[in-house]
Amino acid sequence: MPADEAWSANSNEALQLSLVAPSNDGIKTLAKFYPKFTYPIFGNAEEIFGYKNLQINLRYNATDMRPTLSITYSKKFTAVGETEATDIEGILREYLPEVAFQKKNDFEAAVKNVRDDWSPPGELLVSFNAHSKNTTSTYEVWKGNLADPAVKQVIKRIQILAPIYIEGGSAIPVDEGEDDRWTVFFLYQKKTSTADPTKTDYVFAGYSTVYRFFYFKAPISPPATPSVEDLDLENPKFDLSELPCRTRISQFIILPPFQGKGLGTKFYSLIFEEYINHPQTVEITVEDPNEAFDDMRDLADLAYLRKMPEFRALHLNTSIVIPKTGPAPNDIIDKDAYEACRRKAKIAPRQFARVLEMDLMSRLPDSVRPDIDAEGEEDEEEAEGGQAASTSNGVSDATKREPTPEEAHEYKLWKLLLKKRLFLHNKDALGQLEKKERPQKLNEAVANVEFDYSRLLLKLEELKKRAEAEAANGLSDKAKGKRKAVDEGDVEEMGSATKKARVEDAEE
Ligand SMILES: CC(=O)SCCNC(=O)CCNC(=O)[C@H](O)C(C)(C)COP(=O)(O)OP(=O)(O)OC[C@H]1O[C@@H](n2cnc3c(N)ncnc32)[C@H](O)[C@@H]1OP(=O)(O)O
Repeated sequence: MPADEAWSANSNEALQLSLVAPSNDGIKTLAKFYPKFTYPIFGNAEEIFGYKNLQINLRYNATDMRPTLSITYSKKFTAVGETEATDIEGILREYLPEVAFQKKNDFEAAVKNVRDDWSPPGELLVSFNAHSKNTTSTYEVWKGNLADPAVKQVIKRIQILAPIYIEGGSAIPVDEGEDDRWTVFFLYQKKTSTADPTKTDYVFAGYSTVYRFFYFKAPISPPATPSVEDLDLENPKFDLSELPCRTRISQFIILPPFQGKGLGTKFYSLIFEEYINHPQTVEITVEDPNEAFDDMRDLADLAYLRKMPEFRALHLNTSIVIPKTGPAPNDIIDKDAYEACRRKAKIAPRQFARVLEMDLMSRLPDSVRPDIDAEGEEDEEEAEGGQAASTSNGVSDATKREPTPEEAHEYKLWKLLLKKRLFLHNKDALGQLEKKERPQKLNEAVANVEFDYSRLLLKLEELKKRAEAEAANGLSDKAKGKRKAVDEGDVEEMGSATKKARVEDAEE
């Protein structure tokens, strides 16, 4: 082993996070977990030099997320010239608040002394039950504003979670004059205290930050020279938060011990619902969603939209004759009905188009509908160059019956709708290709999207079945009355998967 390797530790393994709570005999650990990546903190190699048996423990009080840092090792490298051990504490000071560096005893005293009536910051938005592995747990979503000192304190304590769990994630700006434009949602598990069964314990499970942009709509014909009155607010005490806005989900994290239980989906749906009911919000968008988030959101949005009669009424206009040459028709879907539904759903244009395409694809006749089997495998014969029915998309079943001309026409229309959007979305990239290469690239993109939609629709079916099985086992959600989508959504709420084919760039 090279000498410097013996002194190097993998920072993803050396840094351990945990949630702790008071117990009858001191402090107990509720859960331990590791970062997804640490390169934003310790550098691209994700290595820490200069220690043997290094352990960096970042313990959080599970209620108020007060952190404490402890760094232990059996040996530290003695500096030789400019080569010295990494200054771990110095590096982490950039990401953690001062309180994390206080003495262990102070932390433990603080954990034990949290008020009996402590509750998460902000106001309670909703409480719901979630089922996993035959157990039912209660969760609460709390909503607050970053300008509230209690909300701000928790945010400052957990800012390190963004760079270690979100690719390219960073802390949100705090105390920079914009605090009131940030809304924070906290997800907490609520359970009976083991130390004292008459009390309730809260355990932090995740959070999301949401930013409010002013929604600027250029006037149709602005005055050539604005008068002074045009520039003055009529009422200087006018509340800016009353202006129309675009609401953007910025950070969204479910802590690892709580992942894969459907909580992300539920939390997202609750936040979404909150802004559907927020009159000032014109559109709900997401900042740089990753693939896992995209999947979760696609399926949650689809479940939500399928409950809207206006969405269900949107359909392919099969009476259209597809021209042999020239641009694709503009009215494959009724444009006015489409836009009215999109605006009502407050979903950004590209996301709405994708979810609608997915739904329309699920409505195609069996003979032409692209699909994959439960293992996500494309048909073998097809993969080897065989032709299945008339779909030729790489995901269809070779055993499908021959489509009727009407069915083939419907599928062609659906593909045209998709192609048109992909063409506009990828116009610049396509423009850089030779003209003759463009149709092939576009067809490849269509096949990839078909595969992706098939995968998501299959996942939706699996989640429905799982929820139905749970309901049949008598574990259906009992948290009635708070929010319809949560109660009904158990059947339709769903989760994420690793994307196999993402052909389009993120737009938001
Ligand atoms: C805007 C942004 O911040 S983008 C960045 C998003 N955040 C991150 O990537 C941070 C790290 N990751 C996370 O925080 C989480 O993993 C998230 C937010 C991506 C997803 O949250 P989760 O709570 O794990 O989502 P959820 O449980 O709803 O779905 C995940 C999986 O659980 C499965 N699942 C869904 N419901 C249930 C259920 N009731 N029981 C068991 N499993 C379920 C889903 O099928 C999915 O499985 P898959 O991975 O095989 O597709």
